[in-house]
Amino acid sequence: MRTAYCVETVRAAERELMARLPEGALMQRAAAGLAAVCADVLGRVTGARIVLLVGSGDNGGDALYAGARLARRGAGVRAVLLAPDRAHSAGLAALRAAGGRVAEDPYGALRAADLVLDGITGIGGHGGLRPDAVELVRATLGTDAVMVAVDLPSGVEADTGEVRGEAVRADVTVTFGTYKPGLLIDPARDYAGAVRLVEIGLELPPTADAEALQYRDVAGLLPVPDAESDKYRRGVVGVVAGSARYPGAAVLAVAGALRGGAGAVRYVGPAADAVIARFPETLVHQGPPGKAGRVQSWVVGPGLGDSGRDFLDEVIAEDVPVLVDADGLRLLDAARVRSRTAPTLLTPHAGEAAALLGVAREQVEAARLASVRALAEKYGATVLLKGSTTLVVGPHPESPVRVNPTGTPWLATAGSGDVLSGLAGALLAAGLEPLDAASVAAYLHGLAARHASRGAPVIASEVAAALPAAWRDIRDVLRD
Ligand SMILES: NC(=O)C1=CN([C@@H]2O[C@H](COP(=O)(O)OP(=O)(O)OC[C@H]3O[C@@H](n4cnc5c(N)ncnc54)[C@H](O)[C@@H]3O)[C@@H](O)[C@H]2O)[C@@H](O)CC1
Ligand SMILES: [K+]
Repeated sequence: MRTAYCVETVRAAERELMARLPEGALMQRAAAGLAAVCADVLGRVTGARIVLLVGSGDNGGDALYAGARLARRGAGVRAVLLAPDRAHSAGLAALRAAGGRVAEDPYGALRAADLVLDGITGIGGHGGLRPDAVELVRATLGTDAVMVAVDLPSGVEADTGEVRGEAVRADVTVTFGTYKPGLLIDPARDYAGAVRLVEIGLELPPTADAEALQYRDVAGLLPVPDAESDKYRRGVVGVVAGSARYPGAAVLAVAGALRGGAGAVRYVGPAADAVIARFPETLVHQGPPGKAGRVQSWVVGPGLGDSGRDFLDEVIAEDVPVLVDADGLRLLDAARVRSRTAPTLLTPHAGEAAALLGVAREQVEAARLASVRALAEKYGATVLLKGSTTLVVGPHPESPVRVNPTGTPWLATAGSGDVLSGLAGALLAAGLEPLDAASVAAYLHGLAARHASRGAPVIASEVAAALPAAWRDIRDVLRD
């Protein structure tokens, strides 16, 4: 599991560690790791032209000490001090002692730089870059310089991934002690480039603020049948989806559920002919969901249209996990969801989330973490917010946010959400907790899309068809 912690927790762990170490030792660890990554990026340090953008806090201190290390190895290092009277004085002295200098012509130095170290702000920064910093950062655009952010790209919000105003666009971010949520969550994640973690010995609490499943975690969560399994042990999924207008949504949701390892899929709705034609293994039912036979989870909503309200109400009243997507979300009553005893999983994209929260879509996209938490609280449900980084949170305020690392922009295609809902429904039916079912589904879905796409456009039915390949990929790690 890749874990990220909020600033408050990082600061507490730093204080605790600093109390046990000689003064400045922690910053030296950070600077040593930072300098090593810079050397790696540069290939050859001797003769390299390095510019440090130095803010008024310890983030600038890290940059100065790393600059000193690189200067000792033969790099030409120039520091641009954003607030000369408040720059880290010991760091500046170290830089000077190593042969580095304060830049007399900052813009000239930036134009000639091979590498720029962004030490303007780290976890102490708020509210985007200030105008003087914006101007400097802009001067690096259009040059060949590699931008390496210290701890975080300056200007992004560490705890939320929001970007209020301008921020540094880094090629590499060297972060200390732990990832910060903003390095996993868009839009900030997109500013960070490749992230390198430098261990500095922080002791952090067992529960992270944000986490991203890795191959091995997903492998451990995937339900795999054993010799005793029957269809009910594997999980039977009920799918209420599709309409005369959107029969394809039903087909795709069923495809996701079947490829998600369901023991059986029951389909209820007006698109039974289309579903059977594509997947003869589906158990179709004409009547209401309550009469469809035993299921261990329901998926309701994809392509349902407005006429599905009765079916939705019936499903919501069932005492099994229910996933609500697409049209189902529009028809959903928050109080009824809150009163359910079995888990509910909602899977909106940003537009649907915005409608449920009564805000503009842009607001959801700019504040994805706050939005997904607000929805989870409003509905007392687990919520998966689809998008550039898919986020999942449980209904409890202290639930960590799961960030899906496998997404690809090729997934932004009609019907891919229907596949995801069927897939997550199958994992719910197999007995996974909603947070796991949703985050494993997002992981597999992203991986399947990458398999199917390989850099070219992909359609939703191909994503479903590529799920077994993604599944095999993940199970392969258990053989290592
Ligand atoms: N505390 C520690 O033990 C360690 C801290 N480390 C470094 O220290 C950083 C945190 O240092 P600080 O707490 O001093 O905070 P920062 O250096 O991140 O930023 C705080 C300073 O930036 C200014 N500032 C805030 N927002 C700004 C904005 N939008 N534009 C321009 N200036 C702005 C503030 O006035 C303040 O002076 C970490 O990110 C990390 O880089 C590392 O050296 C590891 C050890
Ligand atoms: K920074």
